[in-house]
Amino acid sequence: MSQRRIAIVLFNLGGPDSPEAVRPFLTNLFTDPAILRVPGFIRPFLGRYIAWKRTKPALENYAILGGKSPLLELTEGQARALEAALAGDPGTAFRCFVAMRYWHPFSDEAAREVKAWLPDEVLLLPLYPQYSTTTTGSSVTAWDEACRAIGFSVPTTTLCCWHSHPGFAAATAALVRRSYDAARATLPADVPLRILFSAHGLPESIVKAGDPYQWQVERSTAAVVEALAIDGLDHAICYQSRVTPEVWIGPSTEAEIERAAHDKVALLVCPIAFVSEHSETLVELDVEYGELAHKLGVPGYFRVPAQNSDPAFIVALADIARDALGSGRALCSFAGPRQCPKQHGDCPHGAARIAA
Ligand SMILES: C=CC1=C(C)c2cc3[nH]c(cc4nc(cc5[nH]c(cc1n2)c(C)c5CCC(=O)O)C(CCC(=O)O)=C4C)c(C)c3C=C
Ligand SMILES: [Fe+2]
Ligand SMILES: [Fe+2]
Repeated sequence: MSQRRIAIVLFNLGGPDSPEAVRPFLTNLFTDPAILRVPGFIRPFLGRYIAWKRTKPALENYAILGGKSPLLELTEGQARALEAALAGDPGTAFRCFVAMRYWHPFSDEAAREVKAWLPDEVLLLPLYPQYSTTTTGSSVTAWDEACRAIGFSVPTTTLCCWHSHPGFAAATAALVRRSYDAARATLPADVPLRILFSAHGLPESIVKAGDPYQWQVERSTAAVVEALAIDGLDHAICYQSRVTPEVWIGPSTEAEIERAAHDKVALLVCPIAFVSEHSETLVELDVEYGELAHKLGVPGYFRVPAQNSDPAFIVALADIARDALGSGRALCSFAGPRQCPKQHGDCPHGAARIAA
């Protein structure tokens, strides 16, 4: 019996693999029209200028990590673990590929590899639980262009988001629970503990233009809090990593750290929009915000690790992949025009899952 060959393409942002790569990586990021929303003729100049300005602080951050981002290695680990979780179906052969948006392997490299594997079908699976035009939307555009350039076309399902998937919520809640219990065990009984769900921020103008990301971050948090089932849990959502001078969505993670100092509560920070460790968890959350919390006298500062290849998370990702493939294109996956139905305002995937 011949097997159906399904290629799963994991999208992530990518990160520099050496200090020399930092500036071109940042240039790729800031000249992306999904990120820098200015008229086309200004973008190459302004994007290069912002990348140049950002290079020094970014180099300092990556120096703490040995001069490079760990994101590719961790994403490759997730790809291999997901393949193992999906193996064993006699009728289907799955193979996972990685396509990064701003550094190698780019979509065109991944598309060539996928084409050479001769799949019958492709599933585009973003490693972003929440949809944003700046992340998943941009990756889908780059993938489409790469496939067009090499004349590659097979039936493709594009999953837009899985912000409230019960497996994702349960796996994340289990990680939170472990860190929560460990933090509680080291804190004096009279020191309260608050969980901060910290997500990457976005310029407010992008959300006002209809990006569903903030709404989906709120849904993810609600799903994890529900799965945690801790009575009277003190928690808040906040946004980190602001890198441009415009107004970004808030409250910022820094503002929440100041509030915790004022309220004399310890903090457990849980990344809610990243499923891998990288500079924004290992440097920004652990080092920069850890130092801020210490300086302001927050009585305890702890962090939930990102999912990486956590077994329960990989099982959830395998379920998400099967659900998306099994539903044709009905489950919050794109059909035809590369846009989630209803502008994600009430994304059917998250809504159906929450109601279930
Ligand atoms: C306007 C700028 C940016 C927007 C909007 C943005 C959205 C966004 N990004 C992620 C996830 C990641 N971002 C990462 C790095 C990174 N992001 C920006 C800027 C914007 N991101 C910059 C300048 C950088 C480089 C690092 C730095 O200079 O501080 C990464 C990877 C980092 C690594 O270490 O590999 C991820 C992952 C999300 C989820 C998101 C919006 C929803
Ligand atoms: Fe980012
Ligand atoms: Fe959606």
